[in-house]
Amino acid sequence: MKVTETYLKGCFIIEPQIHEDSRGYFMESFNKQKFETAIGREISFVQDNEALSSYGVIRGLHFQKEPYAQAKLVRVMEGKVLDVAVDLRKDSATYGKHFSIELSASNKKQLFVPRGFAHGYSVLSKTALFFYKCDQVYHPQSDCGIAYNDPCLGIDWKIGEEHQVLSIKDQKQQPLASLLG
Ligand SMILES: Cc1cn([C@H]2C[C@H](O)[C@@H](COP(=O)(O)OP(=O)(O)O[C@H]3O[C@@H](C)C(=O)[C@@H](O)[C@H]3O)O2)c(=O)[nH]c1=O
Repeated sequence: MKVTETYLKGCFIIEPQIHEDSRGYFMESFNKQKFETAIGREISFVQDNEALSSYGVIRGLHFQKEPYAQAKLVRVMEGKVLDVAVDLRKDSATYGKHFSIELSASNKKQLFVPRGFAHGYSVLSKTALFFYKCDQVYHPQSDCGIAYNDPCLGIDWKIGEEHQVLSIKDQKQQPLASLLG
């Protein structure tokens, strides 16, 4: 397993070790002990989620408010997405900055998005099966978001406007500036 911290402190790229042989491959998709050693702290995931989406779907940007904030370990089991993490930690030097990375069934990369971040992804393949672990349960009353197309964030989702598909909720998310107001 190769673990690389992004320029957003606490946000890591994880590349599992793939064991290939004549049968196919094997990998540890999550190993608590190795993972905690790599990120330098303990983590307890309590919920797994799976979502299927078609090309052009943009989900996000989402987070849960305290005390239900969630860290997420995300990956793609079929297809390809552009995954995006936005730093919303008010005391962070990178507040409002984002990191994006292609995650796919073929590159098998994972992204660890810590608490204090908003998260989203766009689907770059015909369909994508997205899977993630969360260290806090879903709490709908704490569900919150920011607009995927807020010009202050400047995120290139790599999907032309005519192909973008969003939930009604995500079409109406607030801009980042409203969070501070
Ligand atoms: C997130 C979530 C949703 N739901 C329900 C609520 C709703 O009826 C339906 C779809 O919910 P949403 O539209 O919020 O699903 P979605 O847009 O896929 O939300 C997800 O987006 C990505 C980017 C994230 O980072 C996740 O944390 C989560 O917010 O599923 C649950 O029951 N449990 C959950 O954990």
